[in-house]
Amino acid sequence: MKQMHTWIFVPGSDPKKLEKVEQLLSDAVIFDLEDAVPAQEKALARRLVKEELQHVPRQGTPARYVRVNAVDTPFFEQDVKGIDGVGLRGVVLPKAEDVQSVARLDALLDQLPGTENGVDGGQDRRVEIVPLIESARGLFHAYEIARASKRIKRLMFGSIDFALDIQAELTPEGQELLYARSQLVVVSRAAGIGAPIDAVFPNFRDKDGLIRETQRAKQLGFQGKLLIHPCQIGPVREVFIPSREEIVEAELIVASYQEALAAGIGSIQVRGRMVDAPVYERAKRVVEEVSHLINTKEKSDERK
Ligand SMILES: CC(C)(COP(=O)(O)OP(=O)(O)OC[C@H]1O[C@@H](n2cnc3c(N)ncnc32)[C@H](O)[C@@H]1OP(=O)(O)O)[C@@H](O)C(=O)NCCC(=O)NCCSC(=O)C[C@@](O)(CC(=O)O)C(=O)O
Ligand SMILES: [Mg+2]
Repeated sequence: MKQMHTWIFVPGSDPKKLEKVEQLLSDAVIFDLEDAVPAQEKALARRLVKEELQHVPRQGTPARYVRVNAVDTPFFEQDVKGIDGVGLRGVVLPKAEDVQSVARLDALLDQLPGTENGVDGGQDRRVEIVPLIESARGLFHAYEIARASKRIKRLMFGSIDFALDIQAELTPEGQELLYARSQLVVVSRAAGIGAPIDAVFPNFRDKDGLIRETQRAKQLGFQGKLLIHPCQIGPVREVFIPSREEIVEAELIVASYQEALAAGIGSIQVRGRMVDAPVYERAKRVVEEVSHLINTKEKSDERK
């Protein structure tokens, strides 16, 4: 499955920000109908977002997701019914706390006429559900949630609501969130879905802080990060894509280990470090990700 590193929220009621979506260099945009939109603007946001979803996005532009309001709000059902469109890749489900809320969304998506086989050319052409885990109850049920629908390919973490719910104090080091973050990574792997997407970093002018938090998320096993401002896309992408040194090292490990395997040897050393099956697997993933990035870039260049 393609790794998606950068996911930027765009408030659904803000035409000026919506206009910029085509130019954003993120892997995904999330049109927000939830917390970035006040109650009196919900209907406007629904209409503007629906317009955005009427066309399949051009190759090389971000995949389109919509964050609807939570299942227990008066907006939920109308939000979901209002977002049919061939440009829709997936729906972010906020305050996901149990299997039933996923089932309700799943059932509504089954009935959406415009999305039954549209879905912007993604590999699995079903509209994806991305549960946003942002409460103690959500974290407690995260494994069942992750397995609640075939539409689920990854989870997301909402740290601000989560901290509010567990009454934690958010700090730059983030130790108060370490358990939740690690739990989401483990649960995702146990459920057989992709790695999760880490929470937003609200202080968008603090580039160094963003990079530090992104590095920690990557080290824990996250595949990407939620963003709120375009200036966060570049630094987060840089952290997640393999560096030149990592690529060179990975290619060397893959080549050396394949040679060793052909000679019937299962454990070797490369530049003084042991390389065995899991080390080889990890290096292979780096090489695969790089070749995927090159292919995607070539395809999008061909279309220009
Ligand atoms: C913070 C600010 C108002 C600043 O805007 P400002 O316009 O003042 O900033 P400027 O620096 O002047 O922008 C320079 C130029 O970029 C344009 N521009 C800026 N942002 C853009 C953007 N996002 N998309 C496209 N374009 C953009 C702008 O239009 C301008 O264009 P131009 O004038 O032409 O130069 C803005 O970024 C913003 O609204 N962000 C998204 C907020 C949002 O969605 N929150 C909800 C998701 S979090 C949450 O819910 C918590 C959570 O739930 C999380 C979880 O769920 O995990 C939890 O619990 O933790
Ligand atoms: Mg939230």
